[in-house]
Amino acid sequence: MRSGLEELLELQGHQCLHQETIEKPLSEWPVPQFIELFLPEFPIRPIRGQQQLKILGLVAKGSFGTVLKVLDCAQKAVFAVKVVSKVKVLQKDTLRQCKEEVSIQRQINHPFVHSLGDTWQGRRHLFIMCSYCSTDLYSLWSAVGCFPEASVRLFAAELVLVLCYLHDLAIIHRDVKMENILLDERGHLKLTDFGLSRHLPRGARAYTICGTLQYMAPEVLSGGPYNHAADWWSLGVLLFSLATGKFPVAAERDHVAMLASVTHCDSEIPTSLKKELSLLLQEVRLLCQNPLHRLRYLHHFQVHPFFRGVAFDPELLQKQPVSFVMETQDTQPSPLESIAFKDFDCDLEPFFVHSILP
Ligand SMILES: Nc1ncnc2c1ncn2[C@@H]1O[C@H](COP(=O)(O)OP(=O)(O)OP(=O)(O)O)[C@@H](O)[C@H]1O
Repeated sequence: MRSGLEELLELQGHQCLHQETIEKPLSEWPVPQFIELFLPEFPIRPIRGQQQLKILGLVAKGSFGTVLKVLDCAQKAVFAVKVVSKVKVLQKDTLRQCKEEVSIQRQINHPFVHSLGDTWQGRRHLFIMCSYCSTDLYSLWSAVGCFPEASVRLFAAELVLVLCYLHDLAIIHRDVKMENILLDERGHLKLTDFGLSRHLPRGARAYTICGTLQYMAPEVLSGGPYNHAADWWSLGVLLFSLATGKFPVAAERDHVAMLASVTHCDSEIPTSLKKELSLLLQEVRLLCQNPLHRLRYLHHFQVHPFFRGVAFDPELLQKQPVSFVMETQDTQPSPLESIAFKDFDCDLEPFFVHSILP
């Protein structure tokens, strides 16, 4: 019997953009392997349903796929759609991870987590659609450098709530970083990209070396065992960078070199930082080599001097203005000409040679 990957490669080779192929219904019986493999997380959808989407531009190319800004003509609303090649998923052996990403995101409902809208599959691609956010924390940080302390505090409190929520659901994120934190129209954060997340019950351990080098905890870099405390290290790196304008440890070429740097280099906290914030970051708090000594429960943060006066309540936090974020937000619709989709499942590369959105 042919594998789903063989079926897909054949489809790619012979039937590229033939109209006939595109219009053939996907719901034929028996369902081909290259479709069945991705069910039920990625249901099949009539082509007509996809035609109401128009591409407004390319947002980013990540390691797993291409993120597009699209206009849903029926809803008259703008969304982001992540388009992932099925061949790449099977070649990289990430099918389980890909399905887990969707099932985890479906389980989550939190004001500071980017919620999943719709998912579906075409013959060659998987599609993950969600609301569009015009900026992310990394772009903002690159533009402004250090953040004001009040903003670091607010973002920290929002992220503490998100991580406690995820860990209570036995989910470890494993890729907390600025690029994966989108900002909504009012400047509050939305954690996204659950591509490396997994269910990890309390007390269980993980061993896979994954994440983004500069944010990876020493126990992750060394191949485990590690647990949810690894996410708190990543938060420490993120807050350090927001507050000081630089990473605590410079990036290295691979995880072995990164581990050596993280273990031997004491990241100096600039004296310009207020004492309470230094206390939160330094050795015995978030950026602490021993995961057992890291802050990791909500009550640890509630009583920490840096958070004095902060209500750890999503609704109250959302009411706080984040004016400096608002000033940099792109509120205007993209001036790029939209590209109407005859078929959303085609090869997207040629459309986007020069069109990454600013
Ligand atoms: N809903 C959205 N609105 C706007 N931008 C988004 C949205 N979702 C993702 N992006 C942008 O696209 C980038 C890549 O998305 P995502 O992280 O989901 O893909 P990935 O392939 O897993 O990427 P990576 O390899 O960087 O982890 C994000 O860093 C973010 O800048």
